[in-house]
Amino acid sequence: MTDWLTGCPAPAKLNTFLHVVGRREDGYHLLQSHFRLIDWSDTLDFARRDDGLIRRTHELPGVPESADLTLRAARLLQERLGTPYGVDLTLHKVLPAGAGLGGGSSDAATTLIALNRLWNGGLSRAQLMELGLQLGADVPFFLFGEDAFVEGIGERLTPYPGPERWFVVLWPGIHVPTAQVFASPRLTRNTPIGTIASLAATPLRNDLEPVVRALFPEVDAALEWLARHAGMARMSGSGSCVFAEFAEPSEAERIAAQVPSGWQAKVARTLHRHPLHDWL
Ligand SMILES: C[C@](O)(CO)[C@H](O)COP(=O)(O)OP(=O)(O)OC[C@H]1O[C@@H](n2ccc(N)nc2=O)[C@H](O)[C@@H]1O
Ligand SMILES: Nc1ncnc2c1ncn2[C@@H]1O[C@H](COP(=O)(O)OP(=O)(O)OP(=O)(O)O)[C@@H](O)[C@H]1O
Repeated sequence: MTDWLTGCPAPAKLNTFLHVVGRREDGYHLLQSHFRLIDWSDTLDFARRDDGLIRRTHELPGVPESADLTLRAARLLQERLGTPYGVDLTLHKVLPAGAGLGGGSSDAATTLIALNRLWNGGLSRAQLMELGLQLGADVPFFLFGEDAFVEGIGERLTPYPGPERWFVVLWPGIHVPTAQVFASPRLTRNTPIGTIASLAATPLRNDLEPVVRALFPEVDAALEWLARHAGMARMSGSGSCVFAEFAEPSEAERIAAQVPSGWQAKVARTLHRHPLHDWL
């Protein structure tokens, strides 16, 4: 049994569309969405400890240890397994947080996958997905590990592979609090439920976009800039990142090179599978 794992990737996702189709009793919203994995990632290192302690060696601005999704994921798995092992973990943060890319959820998913291996946990993909849902609505998707049609609050997943694409992902430099967006009285929550086939024939839309545009002028400006230069633009998740989609990398690079200074642009490509897919 190996006692450390380094350079474990935690890739971001984009929502090519996102419909809000209802609300549960507990306030969580029912969604229909196409989630795609992209090759823009955080990375994590893990070193097993024999004394049961779970420690981080990184700092995350604004995120205390008690809220850090990597530590929360490690504690949850430790408890579930009843293992005597602990871990020193290090997150190399690259993805902007609160940006609709699911970075924190992906960090949590990678922690569960890596520690299940490092601690010889033996949990299946389905068991980890159930555990991951306790940490966040996006975590099960990253454990699923491939493009998916996502329903419920994020726990009902059907494989939905999309074509190879390149995206210009534009981060307007702000963090959007997901809960505030879902709590908005402006949010429409009654988009008709579709099937994969019917939705494939429907124009792509993110129902959270009008709410975020109204609350955050930076997101509105980024969408407007990208629509003008790329011919299309949509927001991912609850923002703040917006993106345009291309069939060719050269076109994406051309648009990314024109992005005004002050905004960060990244050209990212679709991933066929999560890089750690075969660890489960
Ligand atoms: C909108 C998406 O980004 C789409 O990918 C996700 O569904 C959000 O997932 P997430 O960031 O992992 O969200 P969580 O950490 O589980 O929830 C943050 C807050 O957003 C709201 N929330 C989230 C997901 C959802 N389906 N309905 C909600 O109403 C809840 O108020 C919740 O307290
Ligand atoms: N390891 C982590 N990385 C990033 N954020 C974390 C982490 N742990 C806790 N958080 C908290 O979670 C919040 C949401 O982070 P995350 O990057 O998942 O948001 P997001 O990209 O907007 O997700 P979504 O696509 O689900 O809306 C952050 O604002 C931060 O306070």
